[in-house]
Amino acid sequence: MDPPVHPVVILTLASAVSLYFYQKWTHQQRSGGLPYPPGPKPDPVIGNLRQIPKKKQWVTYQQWGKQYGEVIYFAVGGSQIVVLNSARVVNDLLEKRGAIYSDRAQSNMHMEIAQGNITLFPEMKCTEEFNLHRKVVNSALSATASRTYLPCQERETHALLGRLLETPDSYPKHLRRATGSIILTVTYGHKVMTDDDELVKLNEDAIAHIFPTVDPTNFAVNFIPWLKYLPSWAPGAGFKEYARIAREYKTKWADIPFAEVREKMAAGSAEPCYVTNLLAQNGSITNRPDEEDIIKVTAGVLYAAGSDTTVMAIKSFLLGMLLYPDVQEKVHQEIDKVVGSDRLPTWSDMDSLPYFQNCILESMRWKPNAPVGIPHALQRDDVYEGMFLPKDAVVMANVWGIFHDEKMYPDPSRFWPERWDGRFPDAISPRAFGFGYSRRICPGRHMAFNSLLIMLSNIMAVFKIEKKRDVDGREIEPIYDLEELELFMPFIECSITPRSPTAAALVRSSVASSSEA
Ligand code: HEM
Repeated sequence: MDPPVHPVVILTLASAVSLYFYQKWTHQQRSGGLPYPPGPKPDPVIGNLRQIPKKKQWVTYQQWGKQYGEVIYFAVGGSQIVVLNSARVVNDLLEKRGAIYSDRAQSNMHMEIAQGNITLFPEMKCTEEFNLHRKVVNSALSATASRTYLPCQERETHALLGRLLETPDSYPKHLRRATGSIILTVTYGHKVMTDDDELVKLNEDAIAHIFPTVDPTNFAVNFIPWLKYLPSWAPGAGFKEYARIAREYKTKWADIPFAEVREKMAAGSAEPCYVTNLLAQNGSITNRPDEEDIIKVTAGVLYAAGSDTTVMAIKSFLLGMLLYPDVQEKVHQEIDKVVGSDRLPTWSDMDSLPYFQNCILESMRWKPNAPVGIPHALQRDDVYEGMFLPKDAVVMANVWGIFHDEKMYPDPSRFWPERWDGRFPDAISPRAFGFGYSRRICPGRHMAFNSLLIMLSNIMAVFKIEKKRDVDGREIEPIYDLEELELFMPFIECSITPRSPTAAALVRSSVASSSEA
């Protein structure tokens, strides 16, 4: 005789079936009969869980876009997800209706990480508190304020050139040190003096750990909410330990560098920076008793957000140069014509380097470092072109998919800077599109773009980027994946060598003068 079915099994099945019909009923009730946007057919109870790939989701979303349309909808567990697959709908919703499309989703994983912890403004909903933190940060990162950081960006770039000359194979480490030093100097007056600077290392580890939590389709607890009630030792509760480590990193981001500035201020040795400038205003920026805490956590946000993003963008550009030597040759020729060979490029040269600037735009399009941006959330129910979009839905712009849409960007996989010379006037520029939207637009975009201009023009002025060769002199094909997140790509082998003995001498003399500054 078959063993009797245990009552718990019957109850679990019954509640799953009731939940399914309840969700289906509320789903229809809420939309008032309007259709939700089209999307892949969900399974009962688990929704579209099975269809969401573990990796490179943006590529699947692009395929779904071709199948279902510019706005697609799917649901996983309690999360309703809307993906926008064209520049037109991103502009209509995330920009023009930014007043209601600028929240951040609070996934179960975020709630787990948030427990008893500070909240950084990129993860806040659009509250008064968020507005205040953004206001403080925006004042330090406006286009005008960002130009005051140019001397620091130039100095760090000269030091970077010296390191690339000495140990070119360690280029990722050198890039992280240079961008880390820029943001740490601007924010905390902390100059990075060694390769194993603790603050640079801390940020690198923290980003690698926290970045995956941004995507709402990662972590089972986002789809199966009851997992959060499991004790941390239980099988399936590994996300709790992950969240605990993320909590620690967030606290360290805010506390450790801030304590260092406070110590230096007490000793009279602090350099002028974001933190000292704001502290000097004695609570008059926000008129709140906790202004110091706001300065501390917003500084932590800059430190967290301002370095690796720029490194990823630089690496995309260098990969373009490596794979397209004809493009690189044109960049070299343009810099030689404008700058000559007896000095390095400076800020005042930038407007005279249109081809080089188009290469930066092209690298941001070709290999964007935030393929689905940072997901937004919808603050109230909305209707768009006859489709119902529910409050609290996570709304993602498929930046990668849009930048690889052959209708707007013919031959999208090709690194082709000429596409920005005016021949495709309707092509949306990554400068306008790759930094996010409306109230959430990246506050560091001016500073980031300035870093790209200064660092890359200097690198290109003195170095050539080529494929490595094996012992028999044959070129070694680099291993890369244009669709993969830069963060998860393997090290790209390449040879970075001075373009001439004069270029090497120029680097040495600029390093000497930058270390005296
Ligand atoms: C090339 C480099 C960079 C790229 C491509 C980039 C891109 C982005 C994107 C796509 C977003 C999401 C915007 C949205 O949700 O709509 C963002 C947000 C943000 N970025 Fe950047 N970023 C870069 C560099 C920087 C730098 C240098 C800083 C700081 C100095 C910075 C600070 C931030 C902050 C604080 C946010 C969160 C904004 C919010 O939630 O309100 N970023 N960035």
